[in-house]
Amino acid sequence: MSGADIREFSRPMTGPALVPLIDAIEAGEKPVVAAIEGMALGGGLELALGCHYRIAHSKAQLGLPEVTLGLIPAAGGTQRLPRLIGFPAALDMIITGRRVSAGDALKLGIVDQVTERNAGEVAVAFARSVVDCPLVSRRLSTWPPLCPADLDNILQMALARAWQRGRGALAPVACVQAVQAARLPYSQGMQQEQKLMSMLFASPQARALQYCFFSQRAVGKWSMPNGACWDNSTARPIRKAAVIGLGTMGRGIAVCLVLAGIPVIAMETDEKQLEAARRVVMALLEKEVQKLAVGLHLGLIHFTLEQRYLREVDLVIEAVFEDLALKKQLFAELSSVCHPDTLLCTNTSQLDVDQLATATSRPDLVVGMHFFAPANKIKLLEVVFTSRSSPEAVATAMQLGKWLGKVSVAVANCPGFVGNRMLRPYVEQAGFLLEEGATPEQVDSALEHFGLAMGVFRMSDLSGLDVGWRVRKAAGLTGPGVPQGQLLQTQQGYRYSPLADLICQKGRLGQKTGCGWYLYEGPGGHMARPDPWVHAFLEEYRRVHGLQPRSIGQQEVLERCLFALINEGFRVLEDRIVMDPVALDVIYVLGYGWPAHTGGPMYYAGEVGLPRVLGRLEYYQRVHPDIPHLRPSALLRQLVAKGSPPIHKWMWHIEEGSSRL
Ligand SMILES: CCCCCCCCCCCCC[C@H](O)CC(=O)SCCNC(=O)CCNC(=O)[C@H](O)C(C)(C)COP(=O)(O)OP(=O)(O)OC[C@H]1O[C@@H](n2cnc3c(N)ncnc32)[C@H](O)[C@@H]1OP(=O)(O)O
Repeated sequence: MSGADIREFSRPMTGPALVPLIDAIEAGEKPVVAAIEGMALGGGLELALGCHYRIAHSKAQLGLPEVTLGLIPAAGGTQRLPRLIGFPAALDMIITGRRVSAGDALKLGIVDQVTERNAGEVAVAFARSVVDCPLVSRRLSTWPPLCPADLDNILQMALARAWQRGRGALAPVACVQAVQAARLPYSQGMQQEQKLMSMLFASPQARALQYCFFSQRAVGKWSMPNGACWDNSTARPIRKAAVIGLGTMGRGIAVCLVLAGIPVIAMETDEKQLEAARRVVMALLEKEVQKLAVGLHLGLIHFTLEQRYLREVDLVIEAVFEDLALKKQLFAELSSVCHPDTLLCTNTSQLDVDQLATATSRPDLVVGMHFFAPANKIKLLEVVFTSRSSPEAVATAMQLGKWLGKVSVAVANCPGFVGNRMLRPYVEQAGFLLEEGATPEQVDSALEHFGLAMGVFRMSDLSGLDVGWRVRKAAGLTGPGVPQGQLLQTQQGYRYSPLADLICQKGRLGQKTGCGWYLYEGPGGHMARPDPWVHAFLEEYRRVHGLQPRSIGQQEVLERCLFALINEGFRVLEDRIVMDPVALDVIYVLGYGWPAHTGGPMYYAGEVGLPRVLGRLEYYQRVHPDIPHLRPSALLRQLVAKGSPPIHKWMWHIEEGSSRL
């Protein structure tokens, strides 16, 4: 039971109400034993908590994930669970929405028995054995709350955690408030649970989170402009894979594959690098084995310097240095080394996948598999198809992503694909805001207050400032021989801020060098502190360029950065890089820390109102005519002209033939 039917939340509910049903089961005189196989989630677990006993199959999973939908468990879950397992454990499960295994549920006291056999049969036998036992002590709602002496403190800490984790989300806080009410007699606690649920149920945040739930499933139903889609394309089995290049990304990808039970050839060209990678990968895997308490076959991974092992793999993921010539050479070599049917995938984050495909003997079997760092943690995978990728290759990469526990989004090849393409105007605006008078911490604080996991400058410091520097050099925007502009810098006819290049030239590459836009404890440090050097540097820069600093409010930071990103999202749609705006929202929520309770950038634009987004972009474009990314996209204009239709109708308004594919 995966709980209430989420689709029913946006239409009139039918059938018996769950709360009286569960109360009636619990109050009954006949013992009721819940047999749990597969999932008992949300209302499913709440129903089980209303039963007198619970037997779970060893592979079952239990949880109250309502918080991820912007809700609280509202069929007694917030009242029965703390009575059963105590406040701290119940708070943890309800605020995080995490699932627990049957084994952990037994340890926590949620279930009475775990079985390897058919849970239904075991439950029937169990019911027979308890048929004469009194039920009075089995009704959780009648149990007095297990209030430890330091309960106030526990609740306060949970509230603080809910605020911090939620980044503006209401549901985690409401979860704590509902659990807090379990101190009261059951009927009063239930009143509080219902009150909080009613408040959340109709909230925009719950709607946005439920949109995210369905979007993350909808992107699995991918399609390509040539008509190939999830429904008519068959994925190949991947019996063995190879990862080439064991830097940070390659190591993370290798860990993902092993955790999914896929044998891996992990290849490097340098002995020292290979040994360093072996140490890190094995340590990561051993940590996972301990955490998951599962038997993982660590022999699934074979580290090597020799290409001959690549003959036996079904798929290669290349994760070498971001250099087009190097990657092309590698792809040409792979064509002759690997079996002719082997899929060749690249983890490039911005190089042209079509160009890589032409370097091989099998362009139809080349796709991008763009993982996000840390690859073993971030749930997003961009699967990049070229004009020549076969449906089978796309289906295989999409299926592999799912097998690795990722949400895979199929996107067409274009510079930066989707995520990094939309990021560029966002980062660019942040740089202009510094020129105009803001500090990195002012910009970041506005963005983090909005709910982003990390502001733009903290994020850049984490990724390494040299990454973007290399891209800008390759694009001819900076570097030796590129003419420097005057006053405000201009490159290729448009406004260009060289601030990030200047910072890099000083050797400030972010966390890894101990300083970037912020100052850290030392190289590799994580604690960002505002840096007086950066402030002085910005002041001097403005002075030299004759820029009068002005005070920049939170609203301007958000509108300039977020609306520029959204505007590029509309251009991505116009170019039909993806089939649907939900793909952009999934990419941003899962890959870039965009707050899920706003639905994602495109959904958020709809909530703010497309006329407002358009109006503000027009305003900023008038003020900054030299910034093309502030020029509203044709699609945005068209949608507003058509009366701002809902997001699922946006694609209807794209003119045929606008695709660049
Ligand atoms: C103003 C008036 C106020 C009135 C107040 C109203 C009070 C109402 C009282 C209600 C009582 C509350 C009851 C309870 O507390 C609330 C809930 O239970 S909320 C639901 C909680 N459950 C979940 O969040 C589970 C969600 N599902 C999952 O996590 C996963 O789907 C899964 C179950 C782990 C399975 O995962 P997979 O095997 O990977 O499969 P998919 O995820 O791809 O799913 C397959 C398919 O099923 C659809 N689906 C799954 N769960 C639900 C669901 N709960 N409701 C609807 N649909 C569901 C999913 O979308 C997929 O569909 P497809 O994409 O294939 O069409």
